[in-house]
Amino acid sequence: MLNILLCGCFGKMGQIVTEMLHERSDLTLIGVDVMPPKQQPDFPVFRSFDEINIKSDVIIDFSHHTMINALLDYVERTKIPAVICTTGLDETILARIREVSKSVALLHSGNMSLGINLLLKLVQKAAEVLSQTFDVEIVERHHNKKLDSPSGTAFMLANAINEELNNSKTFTYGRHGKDTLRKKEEIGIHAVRGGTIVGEHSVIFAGVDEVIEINHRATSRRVFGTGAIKAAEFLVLQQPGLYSMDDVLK
Ligand SMILES: NC(=O)C1=CN([C@@H]2O[C@H](COP(=O)(O)OP(=O)(O)OC[C@H]3O[C@@H](n4cnc5c(N)ncnc54)[C@H](OP(=O)(O)O)[C@@H]3O)[C@@H](O)[C@H]2O)C=CC1
Ligand SMILES: O=C(O)C1=N[C@H](C(=O)O)C[C@H](O)C1
Repeated sequence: MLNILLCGCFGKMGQIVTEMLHERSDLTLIGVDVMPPKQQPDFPVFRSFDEINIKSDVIIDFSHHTMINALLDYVERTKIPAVICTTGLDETILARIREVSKSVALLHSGNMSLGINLLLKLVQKAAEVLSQTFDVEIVERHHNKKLDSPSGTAFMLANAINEELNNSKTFTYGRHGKDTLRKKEEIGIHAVRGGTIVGEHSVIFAGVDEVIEINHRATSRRVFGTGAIKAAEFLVLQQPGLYSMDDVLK
């Protein structure tokens, strides 16, 4: 039996993960969220990490970038492993995640789906073969309630391609103007926001007279929930360190 602390339990992803945890008799749940509940939940919920008085085995976080420092304080204090799915994290927080992972098992991924984690490998292969002559552009589409842009997944894809190309690329976010000629070393990253789109990512390799486009479309938030729960079950068995979804899915 694993007791999971769900951070951001009343958010869109928090509600999905709650539903999924309720479907499992071997997993129990406590929650933490700044949002007051609309109705009394059937699991214990705390308004801050300082108030938590029940021990959990592992944390799943789908919250907000401003929550992550408090989460890491709690993790450092309790040594409870954490799966951090929140996106929009700046370099300072990412550096702190790396530091804290020296003493406790952490996993941070901007996308918990199996498909995107395969896509990361496919775009690296495409970049290796095509980079000299093809321009790379990434387009991501999400619902109109998403706070951060570009998406965490778009950054992961751009970083994976750049890593394959010895970090020779710079990122250009959107484009407008009258004399803005595209530079060879750019990776263009474009964010579309509208309606209830769950999450779509296209990586475009555009060459002379031919285009390769690799797409991923999430049609339900449950793919992220499934990945997060799988990651939590994996992480609880690991030594301190920083893990990725690739480690989980191996
Ligand atoms: N890695 C992955 O696969 C995925 C990652 N995500 C990421 O997870 C995060 C949550 O997504 P989603 O559930 O859609 O978002 P929501 O806004 O629906 O939920 C976020 C929850 O966190 C709470 N929260 C805690 N602290 C804060 C704060 N300081 N400011 C704002 N909210 C706070 C919110 O409360 P309140 O509303 O009261 O502010 C809300 O209950 C995002 O960063 C998103 O990009 C989402 C899907 C998949
Ligand atoms: O906020 C979302 O909804 C999502 N966020 C993640 C991201 O920023 O990449 C993953 C997914 O696409 C949904």
